[in-house]
Amino acid sequence: MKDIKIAILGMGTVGGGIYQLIEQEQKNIEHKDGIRLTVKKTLALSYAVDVPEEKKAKDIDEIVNDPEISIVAEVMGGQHPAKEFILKALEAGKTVVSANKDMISQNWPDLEAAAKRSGAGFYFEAAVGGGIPILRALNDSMQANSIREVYGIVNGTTNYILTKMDDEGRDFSDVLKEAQALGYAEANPESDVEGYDARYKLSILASMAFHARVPVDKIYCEGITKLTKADIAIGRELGYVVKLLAIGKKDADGSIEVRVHPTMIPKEHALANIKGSFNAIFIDGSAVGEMMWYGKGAGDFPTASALVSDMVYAVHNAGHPRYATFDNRYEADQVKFNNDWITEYFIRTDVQDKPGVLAKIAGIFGKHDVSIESVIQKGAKPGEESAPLILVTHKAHEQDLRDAVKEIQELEAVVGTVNCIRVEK
Ligand SMILES: NC(=O)C1=CN([C@@H]2O[C@H](COP(=O)(O)OP(=O)(O)OC[C@H]3O[C@@H](n4cnc5c(N)ncnc54)[C@H](OP(=O)(O)O)[C@@H]3O)[C@@H](O)[C@H]2O)C=CC1
Ligand SMILES: N[C@@H](CC=O)C(=O)O
Repeated sequence: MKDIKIAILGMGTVGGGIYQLIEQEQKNIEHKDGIRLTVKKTLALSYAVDVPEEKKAKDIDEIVNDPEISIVAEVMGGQHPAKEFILKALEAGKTVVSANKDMISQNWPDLEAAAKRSGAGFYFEAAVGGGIPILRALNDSMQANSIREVYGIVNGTTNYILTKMDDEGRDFSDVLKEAQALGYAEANPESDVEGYDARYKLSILASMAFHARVPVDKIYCEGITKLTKADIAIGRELGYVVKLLAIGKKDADGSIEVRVHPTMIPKEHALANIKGSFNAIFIDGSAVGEMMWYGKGAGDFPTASALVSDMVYAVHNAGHPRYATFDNRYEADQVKFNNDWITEYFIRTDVQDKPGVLAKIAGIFGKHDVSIESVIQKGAKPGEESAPLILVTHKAHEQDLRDAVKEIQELEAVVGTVNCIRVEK
């Protein structure tokens, strides 16, 4: 039996989950893996679960200087002091497991280098897709594939909100509060609803999938805060469901396309039926074809499941796998990014209900090479001068669409904001 002492930094939703899960599964892990995991120390500002006083460390040094502790789980979140604490632990030769996609996506090369120097392990399965073992699948099971696409729903909070808005017609802010109470949301939920959390995750996922560093700031990012119940309802009428998707593609010329935005997908699409806090990720590999990974993307036990699994994996793999992604040849400045992707678009705005308006709008789209597939124009309600106009385009270039929308927005006859949702089939 290997006796492994661990420390947990941060004892909120996920830290509390790890603590309880280890208690609950300890005997099982001993039996299956021959490993006894024991939480020796915790470090936190506040505690979501009861922890005996002797297990509460006074500072990070008490943990990194304890020779008995060989694994440190960082689940505090945020950049600082999480980064410094992880570096200290790695430099002291302790394996680190973390769920902190925000910090990892922006400091990965430094952390990886520190782990390499000391020979410690650095694992972060929980940082993408919560309990779904997606990073392990990419690294350990798809070596024989060139990955062409990786895309899906990677944020549980926004998927929970969109599901409730769609199925129950509920308001955004009510459902967000519920997602916070359920422990799905980030400490600052702006990260969820503005798409930043999905962007951090896509940075990690796409870097691994395409063997190239995909920095966070290369990823186009749009959250769900501008979506209205009307967009969702009209989408439904047209046969679409709205999801916040993270999309990474490697184009034939080797350039990488990475984006996070609300997306309309046909209601028959497998991702359309992913509900609540569940995540689902498609990977398209050259040999295996398309695979979908589905499971709980947020919450205490699902996330703790990935972190505890990383601990067990680290103990079984003392050599610790290293990622080649950050060799010089894979630096960001050598990677070509494609910012002019091609999709279809759903466009909704309010326009003055008078002759010639639609022709003018169609003319602008035509000028920018955006052709229109269908139009729904509803007449103005009695007493109102404007009416909703909904358009769906054929496939168009992103830059052309943006130029057209900018010009349309300036028309006097357009009285509402021109809302634009990308459509993927
Ligand atoms: N919740 C989820 O479903 C998932 C979360 N994650 C990631 O896991 C991490 C933790 O998330 P979660 O548990 O939800 O967050 P919580 O806010 O619930 O917990 C964070 C904990 O860390 C403590 N903490 C913060 N700063 C410090 C510090 N300087 N020193 C000591 N303790 C500190 C907090 O104390 P206090 O509350 O007093 O500030 C709190 O106990 C984040 O990186 C998150 O992105 C990843 C996947 C899923
Ligand atoms: N806030 C995140 C938590 C897991 O990563 C989410 O909602 O997905």
